[in-house]
Amino acid sequence: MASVAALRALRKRISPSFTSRIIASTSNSRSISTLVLAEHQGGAIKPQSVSAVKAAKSLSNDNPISLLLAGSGSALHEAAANAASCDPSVSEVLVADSDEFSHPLAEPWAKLIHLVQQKGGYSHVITASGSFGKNILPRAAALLDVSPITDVIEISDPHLFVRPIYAGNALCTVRYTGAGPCLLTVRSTSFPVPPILADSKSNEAPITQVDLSTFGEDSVGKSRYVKHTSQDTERPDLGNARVVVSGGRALKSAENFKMIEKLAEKLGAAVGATRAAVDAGYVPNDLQVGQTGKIVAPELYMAFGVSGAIQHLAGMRDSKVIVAVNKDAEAPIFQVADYGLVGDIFEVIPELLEKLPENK
Ligand SMILES: Cc1cc2nc3c(=O)[nH]c(=O)nc-3n(C[C@H](O)[C@H](O)[C@H](O)COP(=O)(O)OP(=O)(O)OC[C@H]3O[C@@H](n4cnc5c(N)ncnc54)[C@H](O)[C@@H]3O)c2cc1C
Repeated sequence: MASVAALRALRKRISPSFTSRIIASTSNSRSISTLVLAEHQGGAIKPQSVSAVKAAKSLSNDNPISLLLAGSGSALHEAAANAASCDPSVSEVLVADSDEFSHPLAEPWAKLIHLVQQKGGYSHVITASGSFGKNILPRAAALLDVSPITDVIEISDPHLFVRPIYAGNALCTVRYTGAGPCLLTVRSTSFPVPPILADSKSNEAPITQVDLSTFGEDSVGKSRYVKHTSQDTERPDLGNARVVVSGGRALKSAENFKMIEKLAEKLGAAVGATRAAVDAGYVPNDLQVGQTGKIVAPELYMAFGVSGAIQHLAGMRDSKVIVAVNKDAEAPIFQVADYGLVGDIFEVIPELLEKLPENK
């Protein structure tokens, strides 16, 4: 069984020959200033937005970073206070308080980025590469008439970025040659940050209200907020969990998938799934890991009855330790697994549930 280290070494060997370079004569001497579009929930900035700040820091040593938060009500202002001390390199927090931003509809948010970028003249606009950022940033890029660069995993210089292509099998180095601001979505797994300490009060950045007097009322466009449904769960967020327990088609039913959920509960882990499991209706699609799902890189990724299709690996191959259980010794998941067990999940999972202590 190939170890994950061997696979990563292989990827490193393969990547340079696949690396495509789009080079043009652009000077890097333009002054750098960055606007980070932040997500917030429950009065706090989300960890993936702190990762976006970390990415912004790697653009240049001399880079004023403005964090933009939008929403309405007291939770927004709590989040702004939290954001002001999330990282000493944040120089200001901009707050856009309006009912227009009560829900993450892409049109008004894209328009907000356009407005704030035009006022502040930022050279870069960064947000985390999740469904929120990927929905909004390309529209903001269209309004600004620039081309966004998505899924950045490495920043070599202010205009040179690395991003995965072909489901993570090759890395593409992109030089940004546009005249306007450079808009990036960054993978938070590539810019990890320690958890924010609740009492961290060091270096509080000033908080400024965004002037929305010129914002207009026609910003909602063609989409309309209908409702928000989410799993009512105490489990950690899949994108940021330390441990992820994933199940595949082999679980056979939503009822059986509860074994995965029980195991996750015992381990204090998030639940993940393959697209096959999602398509079969065992779990909702926000649990899908992979190329068209979430990208995760936890300390421990446990895959039960997952074949290891390339599109699934694209979402979890950077996990620190990968454990796989599959009854087929030839399953591709074993090529990336650090620990593999050839066995039947309907025997292995109940045994694990029995032997693991509660609430580990
Ligand atoms: C454009 C595109 C995007 C895609 N994006 C994603 C994505 O984001 N995420 C994703 O996951 N997939 C994605 N897919 C689908 C992907 O190609 C695979 O079809 C999918 O990952 C397979 O899921 P699976 O491993 O659960 O199922 P299968 O491939 O059917 O594998 C099931 C595995 O379970 C094992 N097994 C069966 N019974 C048992 C048992 N009792 N005990 C132990 N092992 C058992 C089998 O040996 C097998 O290896 C995408 C495909 C396309 C074309």
